[in-house]
Amino acid sequence: MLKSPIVALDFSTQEEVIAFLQPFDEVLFVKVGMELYLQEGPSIITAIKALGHAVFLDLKLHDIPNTVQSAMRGLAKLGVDLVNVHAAGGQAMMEAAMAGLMEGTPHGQERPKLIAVTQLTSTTEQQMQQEQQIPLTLEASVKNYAQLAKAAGLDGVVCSVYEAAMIGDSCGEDFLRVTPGIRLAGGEAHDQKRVATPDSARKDGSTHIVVGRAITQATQPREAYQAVKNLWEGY
Ligand SMILES: O=C(O)c1cc(=O)[nH]c(=O)n1[C@@H]1O[C@H](COP(=O)(O)O)[C@@H](O)[C@H]1O
Repeated sequence: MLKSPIVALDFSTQEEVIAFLQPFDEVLFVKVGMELYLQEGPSIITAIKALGHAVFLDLKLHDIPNTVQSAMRGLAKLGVDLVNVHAAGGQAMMEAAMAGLMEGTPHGQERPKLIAVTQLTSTTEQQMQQEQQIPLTLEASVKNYAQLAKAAGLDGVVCSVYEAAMIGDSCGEDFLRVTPGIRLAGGEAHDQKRVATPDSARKDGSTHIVVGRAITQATQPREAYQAVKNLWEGY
């Protein structure tokens, strides 16, 4: 899977996406989330793939196993590189998601990688304990979800940079640690709580970073992308 920063295309129309991608002359790894997918539908994936970019379809599925399995069977046909579910759906749901992906992947094509969201990067330990009533440290909760995902046969998890190294130790170095909540030093955190810079992500165990507003809302998005990429790659 491409190692370059995953750019979150949090736009609502295909026109905005095409305008954003237009100045880039390299292959990108982009993320299509619920804002874009729920408004444009599967045709947005076809349009982005036609430009040659790799796609993470981030729909964070979380439902009963049968429903998630059927949904994944359909999504597997889109030819995306990476999809996700919420680990809070449980091990049986994650196993069903993987089964659906295997059933739906067309013969001769590679199965999309499947990862599970642990604790959202917009969540603090205090919120988790008080609102979700989970009587653990945030790190212990993330570790529990990561181990469930591993037991279910998934390829990795979404977590913050702060838990990435611990998950590498506990689930293996080849287990993906995809980390959003990435900001350039001094950048606005917005609604994110567990934020880190691209260079700390590289040093602290992330296998992939997800970057949205620090690039998409920059006055010069292509330059912002290059700055993130250089820090991530250690230049
Ligand atoms: O699954 C995700 O991609 C995700 C999980 C998570 O815990 N936190 C998180 O921010 N994300 C996504 O990553 C992106 C982060 O966007 P920015 O905060 O603008 O960089 C958004 O598209 C979120 O939907």
